[in-house]
Amino acid sequence: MLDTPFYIACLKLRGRRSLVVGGGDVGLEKVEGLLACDGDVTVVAPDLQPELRRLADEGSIEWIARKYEPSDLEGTFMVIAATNDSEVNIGVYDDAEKRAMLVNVVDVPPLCNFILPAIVRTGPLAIAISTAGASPALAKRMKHEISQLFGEEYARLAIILNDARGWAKATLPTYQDRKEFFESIVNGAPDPIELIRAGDERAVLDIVAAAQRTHAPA
Ligand SMILES: C[C@@]1(CC(=O)O)C2=NC(=C\c3[nH]c(c(CCC(=O)O)c3CC(=O)O)Cc3[nH]c(c(CC(=O)O)c3CCC(=O)O)/C=C3\N/C(=C\2)[C@@H](CCC(=O)O)[C@]3(C)CC(=O)O)/[C@H]1CCC(=O)O
Ligand SMILES: NC(=O)c1ccc[n+]([C@@H]2O[C@H](COP(=O)([O-])OP(=O)(O)OC[C@H]3O[C@@H](n4cnc5c(N)ncnc54)[C@H](O)[C@@H]3O)[C@@H](O)[C@H]2O)c1
Repeated sequence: MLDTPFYIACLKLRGRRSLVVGGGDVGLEKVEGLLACDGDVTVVAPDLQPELRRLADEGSIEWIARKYEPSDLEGTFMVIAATNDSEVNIGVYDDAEKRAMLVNVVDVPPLCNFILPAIVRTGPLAIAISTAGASPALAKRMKHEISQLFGEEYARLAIILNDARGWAKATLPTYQDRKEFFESIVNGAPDPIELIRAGDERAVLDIVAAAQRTHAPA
């Protein structure tokens, strides 16, 4: 797969149906990842492991209690296959490809039109690490190292800057003006990340207010 240049995107799952085929531990792991992004999750499997059964009982997921059928893909945005039956996994991949749908068969790269990266998530920040399948173990190690580098302070700064986006769009007339405004804060001195790390978020808000005064049209 090293010759495959993957296009990295951030998918919006809320309000969209995602299907997981297979109700074992691997299915659970995939369901948890989809629920964390507010997906509408359906699992099709004759049986569910206990935690999946609990999620179905409490209504967090829909359970179709039988073997997979191609019609399960109707109205579905994405399918992840996690069964212990290769024939079934191949069938899911073929059916999904016919529909030009997103499909991932767990740990079977030739049966994926998207693969899952390791993710460092803090508030609105998500850093994805992919090795194009070369080494998931290495992606996992990098995830731990990157999480040490980019912690809570970056998430806080992202939220503070997001709060200023409405003002910038309403007040600063051009893309260039808005770019200069945001970059003056992000890359300015004093360093807003250092200030948040030192517990002085107030100073960052002051920097934003000062930049608003400097950049606003006369
Ligand atoms: C990142 C992560 C995300 C996730 O799964 O959500 C993920 N695998 C994770 C863990 C992991 N997977 C494996 C190990 C054992 C050590 C090792 O093999 O390195 C570990 C480590 C562990 O379990 O601790 C085995 C494995 N995985 C694949 C194969 C097939 C092959 O090599 O042919 C085999 C061999 C199976 C065998 O030997 O039988 C294939 C894929 N696994 C991918 C993703 C995609 C490529 C990601 C990339 O671009 O690097 C891809 C291509 C398709 C896909 O599944 O999407 C998640 C990290 C969780 C975290 O974040 O902590
Ligand atoms: N458990 C792990 O840590 C692990 C790690 C890497 C790879 N795998 C592989 O991933 C696969 C899934 O692992 P698991 O531990 O979740 O397996 P599992 O055996 O616990 O679960 C498999 C699930 O697939 C369902 N299934 C079988 N045929 C089906 C069909 N026709 N339609 C719908 N559902 C069907 C079963 O009912 C069951 O719920 C296995 O092939 C396993 O070898 C597992």
